[in-house]
Amino acid sequence: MKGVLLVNLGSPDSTNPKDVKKYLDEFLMDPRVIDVPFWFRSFLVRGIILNTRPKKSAEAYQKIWWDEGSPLIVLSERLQKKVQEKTTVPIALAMRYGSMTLKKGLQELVDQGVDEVLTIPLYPQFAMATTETIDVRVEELKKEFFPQLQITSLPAFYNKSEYIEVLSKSIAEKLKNVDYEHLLFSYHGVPERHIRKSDITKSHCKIDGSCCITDSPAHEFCYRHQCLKTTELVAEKLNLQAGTYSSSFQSRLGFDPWLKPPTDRTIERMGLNGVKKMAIVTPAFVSDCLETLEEIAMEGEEIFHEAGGKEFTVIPCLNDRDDWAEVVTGWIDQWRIVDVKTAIA
Ligand SMILES: C=CC1=C(C)c2cc3[nH]c(cc4nc(cc5[nH]c(cc1n2)c(C)c5CCC(=O)O)C(CCC(=O)O)=C4C)c(C)c3C=C
Ligand SMILES: [Fe+2]
Ligand SMILES: [Fe+2]
Repeated sequence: MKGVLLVNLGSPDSTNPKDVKKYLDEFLMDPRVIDVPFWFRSFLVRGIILNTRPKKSAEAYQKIWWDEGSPLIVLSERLQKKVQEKTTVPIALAMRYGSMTLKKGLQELVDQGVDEVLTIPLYPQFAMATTETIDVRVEELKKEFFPQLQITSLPAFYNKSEYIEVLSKSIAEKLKNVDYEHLLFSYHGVPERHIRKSDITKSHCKIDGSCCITDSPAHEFCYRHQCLKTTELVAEKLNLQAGTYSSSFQSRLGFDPWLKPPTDRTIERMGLNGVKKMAIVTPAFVSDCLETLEEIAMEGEEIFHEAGGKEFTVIPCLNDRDDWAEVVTGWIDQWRIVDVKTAIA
């Protein structure tokens, strides 16, 4: 029997700094997130970052936490429920970090009699720190605990027309009655080094003005290309005029060069340059989370106002929108049917 595992990033168990520290330790000690040798990662994470960050992050989580729990988890659960209502295939949900482990998610499916799993990383664009770390961990778990399972992973869906359609619709709906001068597409940032590491050609990604718009097999795994392409496809769909939209990268951590331009500086520049009304969308996130609800909707708005801006409109993530749940169900059905056909043949 077939089953599906939806996978998102995860959150701490609570906003208590102790829980936040435990979660950040697991997250930041992942060699695909902070990709330096173990001794140096331990020194950076356990010797430096975890001394101060948990308190600061816990305060940020406190500002966005819901009665039901972490918005990212609650919204992912709502999506799971909606998709489950639309299909007979068992749908489980797991997180890459935290208590809702991938192992528990796979076990839940196995307990229902599943022997063929489709994992769906809830990230539109591929990144070493997101899709790849899920795929690698699932493979490790299969080897160790679930050798009988046949597992396939859904690739990044940034350029799938049905995804671009719902993302564009969600933007259009929010901006229907909103006057804005500039629409900023803010993606989670990654260190530039991650882009070079994922370059399968080993020579294409220069992270300059042209590599991401020059066709290359490297783009199958190039986060920067996939982000810029998402913006381009949405802009085409919504008929946005050049100069009225742009892309930026948020949430920088550490001192390495990260993808540019940074969202915070971009928002500030908009305000200083006289933009009074801006809108912002965060397509690297399928569910609203700390990075959208606090860093963008709270901090971003404050930066814009301080720089002279007036109206700051934040477009919600796809979350558990009905049309988004339909799209996910469609992908599950395609996977199910293709194999049914093979079985018949
Ligand atoms: C080196 C550090 C980090 C990389 C690389 C990174 C990539 C990355 N992250 C997301 C999605 C999310 N990140 C979230 C929180 C978060 N991210 C980092 C660091 C890196 N992320 C930290 C330290 C944190 C914790 C919060 C903080 O202290 O600032 C979240 C939100 C989780 C939540 O509970 O709401 C998401 C989602 C992507 C998509 C990505 C690469 C493309
Ligand atoms: Fe992150
Ligand atoms: Fe590129």
